[in-house]
Amino acid sequence: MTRLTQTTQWQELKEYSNNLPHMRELFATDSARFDKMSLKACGLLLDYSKNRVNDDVLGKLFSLARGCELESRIRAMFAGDIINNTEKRAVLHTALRAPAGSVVNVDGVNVVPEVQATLAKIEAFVDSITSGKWRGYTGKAITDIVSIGIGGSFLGPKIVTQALRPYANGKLKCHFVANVDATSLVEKLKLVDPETTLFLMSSKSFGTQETLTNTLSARDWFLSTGATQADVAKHFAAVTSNVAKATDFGIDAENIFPMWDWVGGRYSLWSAIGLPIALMVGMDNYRALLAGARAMDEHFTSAPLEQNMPVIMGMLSVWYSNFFNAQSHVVLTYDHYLRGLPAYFQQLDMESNGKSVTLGGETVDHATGPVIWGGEGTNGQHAYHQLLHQGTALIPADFIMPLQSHNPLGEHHAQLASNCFGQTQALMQGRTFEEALAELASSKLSDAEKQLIARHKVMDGNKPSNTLLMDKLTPATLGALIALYEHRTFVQGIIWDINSFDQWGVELGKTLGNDVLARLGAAKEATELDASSNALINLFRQGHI
Ligand SMILES: O=P(O)(O)OC[C@H]1O[C@](O)(CO)[C@@H](O)[C@@H]1O
Repeated sequence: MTRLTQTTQWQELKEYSNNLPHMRELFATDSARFDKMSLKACGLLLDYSKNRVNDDVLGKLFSLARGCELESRIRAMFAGDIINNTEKRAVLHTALRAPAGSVVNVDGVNVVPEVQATLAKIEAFVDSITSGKWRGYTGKAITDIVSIGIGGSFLGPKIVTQALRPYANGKLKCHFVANVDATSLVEKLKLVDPETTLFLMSSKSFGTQETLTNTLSARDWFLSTGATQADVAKHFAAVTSNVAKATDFGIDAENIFPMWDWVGGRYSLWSAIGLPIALMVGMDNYRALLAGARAMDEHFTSAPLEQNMPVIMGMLSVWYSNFFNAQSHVVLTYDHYLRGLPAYFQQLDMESNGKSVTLGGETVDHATGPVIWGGEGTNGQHAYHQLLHQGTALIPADFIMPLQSHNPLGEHHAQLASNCFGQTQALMQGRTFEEALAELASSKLSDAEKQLIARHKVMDGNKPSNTLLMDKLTPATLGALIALYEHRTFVQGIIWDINSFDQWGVELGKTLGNDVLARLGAAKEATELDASSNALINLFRQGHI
């Protein structure tokens, strides 16, 4: 089989990447550029006109996608084929939001009924907690949830409850504990009353050190406040695919919510891992979130590649990673409720596409997943936008903004939007030396100083960005947005022929960490490792540098 970088499409794209006009010119010569390069789907509008593309380049990118059999690979994922080849698993986070009555078979068994049964269990649990029917060991209703989990068992629930704060029912407070640093747990325990707190332990494997340690310490704390082991069942629940381990841990079987090995951790907020979301915003809004994601699934599986939002975004990212050596990609959310979303997309994309061998085990000869980072606008403009505008690295940017605020107040939202749109315009058009010099014409600087300052004010522009708009941030538009990025990540993995759904790279650190843990507590000093590791271990043992 021809290697990706040897294909005709790849070679032609390489040619184009060196010969494209500046975006300023592309806009100047085509007044319909926005109309041609914008797309609406599932309550979102994607403006991809501020990219280094023309019709030919887009055509070549779609041709490359077809050459990689993208359409059939999409169908294979949704059909439950074993596409996670190293763990021999299907990849079916999409089944979690499939309509009741759908058929999605895993090993010949339709999994949708079990998914729906779990949703019903979640609904009953949410109702019991939020109605006050569920009572703690002293007969009081639950007021606080402490959600313990890490990675995909933490980021999804945390980010989505934050984003959907306007939809919170106000009946509960939710606290998230992830890091094994005791501070993460201790600071939260200061905020809660053991008599009215439910601890929700979320771990697909039920084997993650941080989550187990935090849950054990939370249980110790709970028992230290006067409760007994018999009271644990009223204050601890678990979400896991390892029900036996959870039962052994002492979680009442009735309070264990299943998840399945065909749901990757970073794709799991649509499963019972999303319980904190349902508890905070109610089942109707949680179902609306799922429905938004389902709408994006239907778009992804039905729209032609040329009109397919995840495909367009995924192929543009391939374009910059592989033909412009873009090493990172920035996500800028111009909405305070969405301030956590870049971190969520960071895990989603980097843990999926941070790979360097193909499905067949060959070392890739091209770049794969970029570094994903970002933050909320307009804060980033006062932190890292200088580098975006005048640095030496090309960093494609996604700007995400609702057109309507949940908190309309005077000029605020108009100013937010003006910053968002102004930034994409500045990145695209830049500022020429002549423009910079003209701006200095009336200054009192000498001609030599004007020339020098003008040089420092030049911005090359031609910096690509996508702008994603929605009318309002709602459970449905948020669900569609997250599913959009899930499928954008999938598209890139297909082009690069990598496995986006395993994460062997996180295993070694865990294994070595367990060995170091044993040495930290050993009777004698560490001497058998490398000089640095020995020294670091022994410094910890002595407790001072
Ligand atoms: O849900 P678990 O099994 O505790 O895993 C937590 C996280 O650790 C990872 O396995 C590795 O980071 C993630 O994929 C996962 O979301």
